[in-house]
Amino acid sequence: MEKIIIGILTCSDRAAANVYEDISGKEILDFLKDVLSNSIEPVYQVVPDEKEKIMATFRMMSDRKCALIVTTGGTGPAPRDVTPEATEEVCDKMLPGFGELMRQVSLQYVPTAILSRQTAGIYKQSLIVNLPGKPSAIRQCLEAVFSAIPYCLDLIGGPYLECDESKIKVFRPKS
Ligand SMILES: Nc1ncnc2c1ncn2[C@@H]1O[C@H](COP(=O)(O)OP(=O)(O)OP(=O)(O)O)[C@@H](O)[C@H]1O
Ligand SMILES: Nc1nc2c(c(=O)[nH]1)N[C@H]1C(S)=C(S)[C@@H](COP(=O)(O)O)O[C@H]1N2
Repeated sequence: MEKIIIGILTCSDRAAANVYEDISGKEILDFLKDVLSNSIEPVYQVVPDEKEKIMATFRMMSDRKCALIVTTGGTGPAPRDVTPEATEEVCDKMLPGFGELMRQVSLQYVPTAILSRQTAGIYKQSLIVNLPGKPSAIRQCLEAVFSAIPYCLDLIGGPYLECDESKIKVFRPKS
């Protein structure tokens, strides 16, 4: 089974300044280890909410051959929340369905889910997916969209992902 290199990017002023421990980044890795059968090589970074730093990290993670890059934080309406802008600025194509579905599912948990502008897109051979900053949002959002991620990576020439079927039912329309 192919190894997959995955970027985990926490965009948070306070996590970057060590005001709080980055629980959300850890949640992302825990989720991926839990559902994926492939071995994972994480490329992990914490940056403050600054568009240029976020974009530079996307470029670094793409150069490091991350097939998937998952961000957390900076998706809301506050002045310093710029993760979706950084994502849109680097991406070659956007995949708005990811944000639509994650918001819809998140609304079952919190009415403020509509405040997240989280999105997804393709940058070179990487799929970038934004998640909100709240640690509890990580599993809720990833569970909602993960069944479509392996086929998306197939379509962009990425590694072949396999999941624990009892946790995520991967859907590949052509298989
Ligand atoms: N990476 C994280 N690890 C742990 N807790 C987090 C993280 N990100 C956010 N939180 C929690 O979720 C709450 C709401 O997130 P909020 O959107 O205010 O933070 P943020 O924008 O990610 O961080 P900051 O305001 O420092 O840039 C925070 O007050 C914090 O308790
Ligand atoms: N699943 C889920 N989605 C959620 C939340 C949450 O707690 N759970 N918080 C919402 C809130 S309060 C905000 S402000 C936005 C943006 O959060 P961010 O700026 O930390 O990315 O995500 C929203 N989406």
